[in-house]
Amino acid sequence: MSSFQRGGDFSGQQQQQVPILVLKEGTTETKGKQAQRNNITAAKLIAELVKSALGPRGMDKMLVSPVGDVTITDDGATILKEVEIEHPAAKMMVEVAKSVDNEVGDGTTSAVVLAGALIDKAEELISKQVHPTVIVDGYQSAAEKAIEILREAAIDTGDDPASNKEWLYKVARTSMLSKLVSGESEQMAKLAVDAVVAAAEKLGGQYKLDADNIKVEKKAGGSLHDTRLVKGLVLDKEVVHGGMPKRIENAKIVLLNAPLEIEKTEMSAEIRISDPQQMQKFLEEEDRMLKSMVDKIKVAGANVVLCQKGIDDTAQHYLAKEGILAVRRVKESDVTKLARATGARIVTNIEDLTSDDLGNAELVEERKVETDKWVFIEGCKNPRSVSILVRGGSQRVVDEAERSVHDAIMAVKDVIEYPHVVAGGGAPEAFVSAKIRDWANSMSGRSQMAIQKFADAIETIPLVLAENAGMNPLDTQVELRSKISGKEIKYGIDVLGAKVADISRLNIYEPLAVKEQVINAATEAASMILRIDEVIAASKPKQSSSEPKSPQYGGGFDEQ
Ligand SMILES: Nc1ncnc2c1ncn2[C@@H]1O[C@H](COP(=O)(O)OP(=O)(O)O)[C@@H](O)[C@H]1O
Ligand SMILES: [Mg+2]
Repeated sequence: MSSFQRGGDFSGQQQQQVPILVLKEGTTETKGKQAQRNNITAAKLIAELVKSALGPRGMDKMLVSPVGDVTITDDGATILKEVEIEHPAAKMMVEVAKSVDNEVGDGTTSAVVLAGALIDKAEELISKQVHPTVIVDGYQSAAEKAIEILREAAIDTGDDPASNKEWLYKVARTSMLSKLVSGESEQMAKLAVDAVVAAAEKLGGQYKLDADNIKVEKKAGGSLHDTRLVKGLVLDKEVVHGGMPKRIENAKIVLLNAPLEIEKTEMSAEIRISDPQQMQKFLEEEDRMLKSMVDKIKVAGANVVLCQKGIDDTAQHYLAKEGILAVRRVKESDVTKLARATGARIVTNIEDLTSDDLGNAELVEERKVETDKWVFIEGCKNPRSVSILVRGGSQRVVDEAERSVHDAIMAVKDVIEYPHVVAGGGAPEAFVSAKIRDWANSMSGRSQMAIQKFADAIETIPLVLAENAGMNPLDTQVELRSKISGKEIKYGIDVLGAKVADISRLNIYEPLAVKEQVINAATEAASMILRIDEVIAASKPKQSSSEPKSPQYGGGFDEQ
């Protein structure tokens, strides 16, 4: 590393040897081979970190946050989200996981492992003096070819996968098999499919799922078997007043984004009351105002109030007297979902409330969930709003179950939106690897070398799956290569049986969308990292005791 100071030799105006300071003092730069080596090492380390978590026999990681919270997971995105990463190239690997997670929701570990393998293979070429640009070009065209090969070999699940849930179910189950909840994967997969089919919308012959239509709530206690699909929404809040009804059929719902309270003035005002009558009057006035608010609600014809803000005790009393069920401090995100689900308009000024603003649901009911009481809103006007209430023995189990439900929902969404699937277990990667190797043989020159390396890199996926299943990677590679032929994706790793097998017979299927995204994201990240030949790092701001540490040096994901 050297300080970025250069002599003024590029301009005639600089006659003396006065050094020009281009970058701020303290800036460091790393160039050429050194920069490349650092980046490659960092990226490979990240891939190494998540590698052992790939597949149903992947090991879990126990992550401990600075305040001592423990997360146990084998989800690549979650692992990378929890660990703090400093190195810029390593952060780019984290970005891969993030982008795959956002786009298709599954395949995050695979993407990081593939990116790491691509970089690892590129290193071999770089040491043979192949220029990174040549490698990047080779990788890019190999990735395109890989996707073409996959599209040709993928299974078309038909235009209306929702009417034949079999494929969706297989895909959901596969995505869950690799998580803690694998024992309950049958039941959980069915739930995920039912949720997506209920929530998806068919627009112009094309299914679309707005994932916001599915709310996943979790509560520790009971067992995973108690996990339920609710056709509606669940609020983890109780009915605000003991005297209110706990069950309302044919609900007319007000969604209120204003307090049912007398608002305190901004300035501190003082009222001097000299005689008790005045005091009485003052209280009566407050009472009258609250009553008129409740009257407004009554007149509009509502029997349920879901309020984002607080509800004053007196208002609660009047609401109870009118037989209205009310919940206070409902989360903003829930209010938005409720508006969509029930068709209610969010009211910000109670004076404006009319019957047109009300939403509808067949049933609003408070139910006991373990020691809590939650409010269920079912049979909503918009039947596409559904919730999955995840239960499980402990907080850690429900946390991991929630993540796998999320993955399964996303996998099913991928298939209904892009109705193609491929067998799993590394079979598609092994197939692509073989086909690309053949294709490379028809070429010449240096790009051929890069394309061959791509074929080697993508073969890492089945080999890592095999390794995690306790199989010998070398023997597996030989056996796998000998079995691949024909036009169909078949042979891969039967991870649970720890052998090479025809995966299509095991009903392990994955969305083609995930495989495409994994290849694209990994190739992109590897290319980006390989193209870098200079790292210029600004000096970190000096830390004085009054200045908090800049958050940009923390982990890669959005901090929550
Ligand atoms: N029962 C199984 N047998 C073989 N491979 C499986 C099985 N279940 C999942 N897989 C494979 O495991 C890989 C996904 O592992 P996973 O840990 O979920 O990582 P990712 O984050 O990439 O989705 C895929 O290649 C998938 O085909
Ligand atoms: Mg997965």
